[in-house]
Amino acid sequence: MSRVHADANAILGKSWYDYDNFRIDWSPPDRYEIVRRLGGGKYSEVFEGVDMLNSERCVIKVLKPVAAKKIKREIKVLRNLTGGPNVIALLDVVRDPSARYHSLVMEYVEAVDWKRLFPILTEGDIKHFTCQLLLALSHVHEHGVMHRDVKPANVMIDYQRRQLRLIDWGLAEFYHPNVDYHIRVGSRYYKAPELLVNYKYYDYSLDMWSVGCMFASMIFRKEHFFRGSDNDDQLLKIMKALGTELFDLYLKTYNIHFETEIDNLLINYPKQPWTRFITAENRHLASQDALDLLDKLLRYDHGQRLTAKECHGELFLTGHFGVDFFFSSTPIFQ
Ligand SMILES: Brc1nc2nc[nH]c2c(Br)c1Br
Repeated sequence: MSRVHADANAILGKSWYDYDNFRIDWSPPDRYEIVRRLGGGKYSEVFEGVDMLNSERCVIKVLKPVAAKKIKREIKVLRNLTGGPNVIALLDVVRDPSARYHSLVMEYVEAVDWKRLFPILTEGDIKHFTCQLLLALSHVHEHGVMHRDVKPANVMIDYQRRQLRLIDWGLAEFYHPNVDYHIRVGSRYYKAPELLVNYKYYDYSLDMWSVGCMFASMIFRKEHFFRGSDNDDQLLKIMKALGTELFDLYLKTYNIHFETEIDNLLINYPKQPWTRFITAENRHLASQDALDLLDKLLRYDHGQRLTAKECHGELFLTGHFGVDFFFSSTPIFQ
């Protein structure tokens, strides 16, 4: 059971988390015009659009029929969380007359591609944007929702405006104690150990592993910190860093039966000190404070990982902040 917010949905009530029984008032699509394609995935195509009523830019996420059964969940989560800090705002839900296509209209973000962003981030940037991501996740977790797909592609960063938005709530789910959840969620490089050993009773801390992977990527200047070629190799990459001893302890703590034919997963690996990943290129970013914080996120045992709130508190209060500390939207200065 989650160490925090285990009863969030019980307190917020059925009208908050019951996404099956709620009616959606679809708007007609005429108000919006598609400008260009931004991207796409298994479940949707994403476009930049314009709202012709106010000439504002927007993003139109057209859901593919295969995603039909989960539309209600994504809309319910977005409706509940819109307005939360650094959560992408849902502006409208539209359906064409034939009711063949359902689309979500969201606020537009002038996002910079992660591939170009992670090599230029300064220490101040890393603190600022990680704080913004943690503000989003502490709000979301407090309100009973796990994102379940935190990764750079779902964190829109407008570097000029120093704004961050957490997007793509298509895999998000409401957390209830002692419920077993699907383990085929998330994106490989950011999958937490509990998903890789088929432990289904996970919670909000799933997202905190992914935050750890992103934080490691930023401070060590490595696009994806654990880069496995498949789910088994993903676990192997993690074991080569965190060691086998703590992995075995993790399995025992939660009575997880993990069988594998992969010989490499049966070898004993020592835990590597985080200083092992420091290079001449990232030395100026991988401070001892940063390594200490990383060590509290990348834990096999999800119950031991910092919560978003705890992590934000530590990051906000550690050491000096870059110049932007005094001008950013940090709470004290809001
Ligand atoms: Br939502 C959303 N999804 C996107 N996919 C690619 N770029 C995107 C932006 Br910008 C937003 Br906002």
